[in-house]
Amino acid sequence: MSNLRFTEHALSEWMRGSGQDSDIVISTRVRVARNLRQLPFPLLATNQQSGEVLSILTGVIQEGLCEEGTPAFHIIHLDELDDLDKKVLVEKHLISPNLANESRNGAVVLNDDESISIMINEEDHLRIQCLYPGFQVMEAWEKATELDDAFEEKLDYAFDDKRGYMTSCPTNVGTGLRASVMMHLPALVMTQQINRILSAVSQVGLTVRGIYGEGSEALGNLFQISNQITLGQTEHEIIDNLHSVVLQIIEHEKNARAKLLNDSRLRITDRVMRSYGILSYAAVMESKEAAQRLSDVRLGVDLGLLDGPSSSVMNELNVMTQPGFLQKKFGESIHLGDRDSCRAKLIRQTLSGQQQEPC
Ligand SMILES: Nc1ncnc2c1ncn2[C@@H]1O[C@H](COP(=O)(O)OP(=O)(O)OP(=O)(O)O)[C@@H](O)[C@H]1O
Repeated sequence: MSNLRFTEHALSEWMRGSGQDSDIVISTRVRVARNLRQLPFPLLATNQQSGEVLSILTGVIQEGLCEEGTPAFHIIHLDELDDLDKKVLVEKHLISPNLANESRNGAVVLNDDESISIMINEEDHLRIQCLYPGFQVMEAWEKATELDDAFEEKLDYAFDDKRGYMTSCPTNVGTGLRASVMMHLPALVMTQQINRILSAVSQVGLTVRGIYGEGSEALGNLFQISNQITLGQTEHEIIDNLHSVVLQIIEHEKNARAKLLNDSRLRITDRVMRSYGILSYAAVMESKEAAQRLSDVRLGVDLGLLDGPSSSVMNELNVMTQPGFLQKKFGESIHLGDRDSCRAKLIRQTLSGQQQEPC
């Protein structure tokens, strides 16, 4: 087992549960996709070419991106990591499964607090991601733009006057920008309004994904909402559109929470308390059940029905209860049957503030 510091703890700074509307918007992410003009996209590049991309981009980072205010970056080469560390980085949302499993000469560059994650040789040569707690689309976008500008000063990006930034997948051509929020929407799910809201969202150029991005499930009432379109709109328009739609969804969720409290206070309190009790005492816990019960408890705390764990602890538990992190914590050899009991134990210990012991 390696001792990569970024995989030793489950909680990144940006998961601390602060920031605007952090009871509903867990986190915000902005990423830009860029490519170097003179080299083929990663999928078409030879080993030598993707090696060249890696050395150009890490060279720029090592020289210092800009004179002042450059955060200290840690360059991590994917081929130096074991599979478990890669899995944990995916579970912490710091790299994509694609970079973990399929990249050649792939690397990830992280700053100390893990709010900046730059992927090299993923689907594109360069993917700059900024992750912030709560609802901070503007702030995350400004940071991503600052880094993008600093790279662009030193690199010749593949850019077409008519189409904008050229990317490996046509869905990213243009701005190469994806801005997203991870939203906790339990009241819209319980009041059965979620499908109507999500289908309205998809009609205004946004897309809804699960907790681990494209192709993943929306576990624990967590929905990732991001812009679908990158071409034909300016960055400002994309950010403004996401911002205003998310404000409306926040309002709908708040109204649904107020309605639940008003119409079914006892039922909802019972549900929250039961979930808290089960999480506190269960001996076996599957990941789906953990996600759902953690969602109930998070809602209970937000509604003032329970004086329970902080959202920072809830966010930590969301990562801690993933398979990779469990293996990291309790040893790679724990097999499937033991995993559910280790998960239950880890939740029990965390909720009661006990020291975490071996499984
Ligand atoms: N707001 C967010 N908060 C935390 N993590 C996020 C957020 N948005 C996306 N992620 C994480 O980023 C990773 C990539 O997500 P996704 O596949 O949607 O991104 P993408 O960069 O648009 O990829 P692609 O261009 O390949 O579709 C996933 O692990 C996802 O959970």
